[in-house]
Parts: sequence; structure tokens; C-alpha cells
Amino acid sequence: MSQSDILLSAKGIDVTYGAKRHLFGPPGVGIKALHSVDIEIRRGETVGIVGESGSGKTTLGRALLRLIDLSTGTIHFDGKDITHMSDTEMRPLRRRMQMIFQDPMASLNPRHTIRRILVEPLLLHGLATDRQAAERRIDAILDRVTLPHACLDRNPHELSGGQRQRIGIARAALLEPDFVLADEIVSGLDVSTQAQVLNLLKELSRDLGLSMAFISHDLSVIRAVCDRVYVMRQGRVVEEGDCERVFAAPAASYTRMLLDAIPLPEIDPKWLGRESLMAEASGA
Ligand SMILES: Nc1ncnc2c1ncn2[C@@H]1O[C@H](COP(=O)(O)OP(=O)(O)OP(=O)(O)O)[C@@H](O)[C@H]1O
Repeated sequence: MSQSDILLSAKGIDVTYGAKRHLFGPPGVGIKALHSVDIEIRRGETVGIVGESGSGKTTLGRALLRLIDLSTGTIHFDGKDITHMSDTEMRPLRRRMQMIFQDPMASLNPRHTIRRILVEPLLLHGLATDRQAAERRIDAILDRVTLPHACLDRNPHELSGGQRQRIGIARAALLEPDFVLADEIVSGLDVSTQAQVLNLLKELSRDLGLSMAFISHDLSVIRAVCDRVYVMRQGRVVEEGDCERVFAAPAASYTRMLLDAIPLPEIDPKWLGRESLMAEASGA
């Protein structure tokens, strides 16, 4: 594999929370959340990041997007060292690195209609010259995420949890990113809605050639969508490999323990069909 196959990588990164030195005082001790973590995300692949609560998954995701500072290590995106880029230097890259959140209610402005939530980022990032052009793009993406166009005039709280999550996915996809970080995005949904949202993400990432990092504490979710997986424990990567291999023959005792501890329900294939998405959308 050549360097150009890698879209996003972190090398030897440490993150410590709360260790900033105050003006005249000693440096705080802080909580070390990541210890010398290496990760590579190739173009077009979906990488899972799994581990128990507090293992550092969200911290790693946020560090990859340069949303928090590193104590040591480097981050490269599309061949550029972004470790020390200023906000101004990062601005052109922000559109290309999107994040989908666990709780769409927290990330979608409750006072705005879905139309406004989707139109504004397109205008802000210059992907549409005016509202009409933005709305044409939005019509197309709503079809892709199988949401009825009537939802454009609703507010986020008037949609179901699965529909809100599909709006979050639509908003990220509209900006034509190269990389999407999805942090526990199906953990609040029932199992059949989880499967539909995961299937939609799989289709979009394949069709748009996206690279994704998929954070979850749920191994069955990781197995359903990811090509490779990183297993984290106490801020360290304890195992990395192709999903099939890791699930069939885990090398680390911690991964074996996770696999033994968590039942892995098969995702019912009928939930993954487009037909069931369409049925749900038309009944919405
Ligand atoms: N803003 C913060 N300030 C101080 N400590 C933090 C902060 N965010 C996270 N931590 C600590 O860093 C460690 C890693 O947390 P992180 O949220 O990255 O883990 P996680 O694997 O994503 O957990 P979860 O699955 O519960 O979301 C934990 O010990 C946590 O308490």
C-alpha cells in the first residue's frame, strides 16, 4: 500500500485533558486519555473504533478531526501534516472532514426547520450559489436517505429518532466530504432502525467513495459496517486488523473478552432492504 492510499493517519498521539499550565502555577496533572496511538484510514474504507466506556474512542475521533489538541504525535490528512494548523489553515479542510453525532437533537438547532438546517451549510461552504440551487441538491439527497420531502418544513423534534439521524447523515453527505466520523450514531435507536441507518451509511460511503471512522461500543454494529477495526483499552490500541480476522480469531485477550462478554445478534437481512426504508418513509 502506498502513502497516497492513506487519507487520514495519526502517529504516536497522546492526549491529556486538563494539564494546561496556569499563568503562574505548575502544570496540572491531567487525565491522559490517549497513549501513543497509531491509526490509518485508507481512501474509501470504513474503520471501526471499539472499546469499553472511557477507553478513549471519542477522544481519538476528535483528535483526528483536530477538534482537540495533542500533547505529542502527528496527524496527516490527504498528505498534509495538519498537526499544528491554525483554525484559518484548517478552514478549507473542515468541509472535507464531517462528523455525525450520537444525539442529533443536540446537533440540529431545535428552532430551525430541516430546510434551513440543510440549506445553510451549503451556502456557507459555497457549494450552492443561491437557495434554489441549494434546494435542488437537498431534493436529491432526501431521495437518497429515503426521507419524505414534507419533512423539510418540520423542526427536528417533529421527526423520529431514525429520521433525525438520517437528516444528520444527509447534512454531512451534502457537503461532499472525503472523511466522515460517526460517533455512536445508532446507539439510541431500536435494532431494526439501527440496521436501516447502518445500511444507508454503507450505501452512501460506497457510492460517494467516503472514508469513515465508526465509533461504537457495540461489536455487532462494527461487524455490520466496517472493513477494519481498532480495539481500544485505557487509551491504547490493543488490536488492529481486518474485521473478519479480528472477529474470527482475536489476537488480544482483551478483544476475546469483549467478544465473549457481548452477544452478537445477527442483523436480520430483511431490515437491511431498501424496501423497508421506503415503507417507513412513506408511512412517516
Ligand atoms: N473534556 C474532558 N475533560 C477531562 N477528561 C475527559 C474529557 N473527555 C473525556 N475525558 C476522559 O478521557 C477518557 C476517555 O474518554 P472518551 O470519552 O474518549 O472515552 P470513550 O471510549 O469515547 O467513552 P464512551 O464510550 O463512554 O463515550 C476518560 O477517562 C474520560 O473520563
